[in-house]
This record gives sequence, structure tokens and C-alpha cells, in this order.
Amino acid sequence: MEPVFVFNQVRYHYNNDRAAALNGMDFEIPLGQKTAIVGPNGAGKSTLIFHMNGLYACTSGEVWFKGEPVSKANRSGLVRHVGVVFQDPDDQIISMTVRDDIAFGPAQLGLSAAEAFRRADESMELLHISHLAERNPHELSFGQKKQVAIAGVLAMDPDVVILDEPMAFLDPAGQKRVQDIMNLLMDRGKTVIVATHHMQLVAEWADHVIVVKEGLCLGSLTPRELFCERPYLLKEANLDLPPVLQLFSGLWGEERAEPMPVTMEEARAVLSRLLTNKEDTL
Ligand SMILES: Nc1ncnc2c1ncn2[C@@H]1O[C@H](COP(=O)(O)OP(=O)(O)OP(=O)(O)O)[C@@H](O)[C@H]1O
Repeated sequence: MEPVFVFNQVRYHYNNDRAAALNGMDFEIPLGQKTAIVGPNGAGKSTLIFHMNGLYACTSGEVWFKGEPVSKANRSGLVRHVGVVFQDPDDQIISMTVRDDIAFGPAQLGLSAAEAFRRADESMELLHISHLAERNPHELSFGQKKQVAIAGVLAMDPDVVILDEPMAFLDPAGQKRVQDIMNLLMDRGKTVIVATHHMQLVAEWADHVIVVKEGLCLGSLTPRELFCERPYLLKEANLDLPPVLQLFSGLWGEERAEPMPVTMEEARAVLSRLLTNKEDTL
């Protein structure tokens, strides 16, 4: 299937910075799949995201969206197709009520006020936040603001939804809620891209992982390939194995022929089998 994004030797310099933030990025993001972009602080993840929604134009190289090169002329149109939920929801709040705030995006796309509010109401219902409609978004908790920001993006009905560190500062219930929302977006046919340091989320959720460091792509692969076959890429990017892999690689070492569990469910299945069969070696 055609990729949703192709980055071809993309370089980007911030005006005030001598070092390039993107240093020749090369990768593809599959359409309709769940992709995680992982990398240490300063690796270039946010800068990449700003190229995906057309906010930034690369200094050199090419970005392709759904088979079309992104150019000066069509870059601003990306905002109709690609919605971004920023790390800090305060960056996205502009109105004095949640309902107005969520309706702002669709209204900016040129939809009538009635349609913008219809979409806002629908998004709030989907995310179970209709009871917040008349609240001032500035006065909500962090987790509630995050859901409002996601609803705002959903109301614009983009084909691609990008979430920058979606789990940051959320409690376990908030994290579960956001993961449910990410799955809901997939069910609605969106391509979902997440930039994160949360490796268990990558293990549980992603179909595809892009590993970045110092403005370069170190690898573009599946979570299992990354964690089991090329874990040295994580070390190179100053990242850790997810907890399940840390546990099992410590117990099993490299000798064992059996595939390592990657998700919690796989780990539970292995443990349950070992306990049922009373195998004495973990
Ligand atoms: N507005 C800016 N002006 C100058 N340099 C910037 C600016 N924003 C980011 N950079 C630099 O670009 C590089 C990539 O930053 P970016 O924010 O894309 O990384 P990141 O992977 O998203 O990091 P984090 O995980 O900390 O959010 C860093 O060296 C950073 O210092």
C-alpha cells in the first residue's frame, strides 16, 4: 500500500541554530497503520511533526504526502488532512468554553458555524466529555484538557492524527483513556502517528516504529524487530527496552530459541503456560 508520508533526505535548520535539527531524514510511514516515532530528547520528533502538518518547509530534501510532493504551494493545505495533538494541551486552547474551542478548528476550515458546532458536539460525545461543554478549558485538569485537544482535532476530521507524547503527565486511567481514543481513531479509518518515549506503549500498540536520533532515522521496523532483533538501536538512541522485554531478556538471556514475549498479553500467556506445565525454567 502507498505510504502516507515519505521523507526523502529531509534537512531542516532553525534560523537561529547552527546545527541541523533534521539531518537527512529518510523513512516512510505506512497508510492506515499505527506508527510510533521514538527517540531521545532533541532527536527531532517535534520538528518532523511540524513537517507533516505543513507548518515547516524542509530546508532541503522532499516530503511526500499520499503520493504528492509537498510544495510551497500546497503545504498549507496539509492542515485539512493532518491533525496534531500537541504535547501540552495549553498550546491548543484558544476559546473560553470547551464547545467553542472544539468548534474553532472546523470553523477555520470554512465550515458553517452550525456544522462546526455539530462536529464539536459529535466529538465531545465520542470522547465522553459532553458534560464539559460549557466549562472554561483553562480551568480543567491536564487530562481533561488533553481530551479537549483531541476532540478539537477529531472535529476537523483529518485523515491522519498525530499525537506528540500522548501519555505524558497522565495517570494510568488517563493513559488508558487516551489509548482507547487512539484505537477509536484507527476504527474510524485514520492513520495514527504517535511520538513517544513510552516503550511499553510502542510494544502494545504500534504496528511500525521509526527510531530517530540527532535528526537522522536509525531504523524503520516493527516493534518485534526493534525489541528482539535490533535492540542495539534502542541503546544507540538512549532508550530502554519496554518492561516486559527487560524482564524476559534478563531471565532468558540470548540462548533460548522461543520467541520473547513483547506485549503484556504475550507475557501472561508464557507465564500461564509455564505455571500450568510446571516447567522449572522460566
Ligand atoms: N524553535 C527552535 N529554535 C531553534 N532550535 C530548535 C527549536 N526547536 C527545536 N530546536 C532544536 O531542534 C532539535 C530537535 O528538537 P525537537 O524539539 O524536534 O526534538 P524532540 O525529539 O521533539 O525532543 P523532545 O523529546 O525533547 O520533545 C533540538 O536540537 C532542538 O534544540
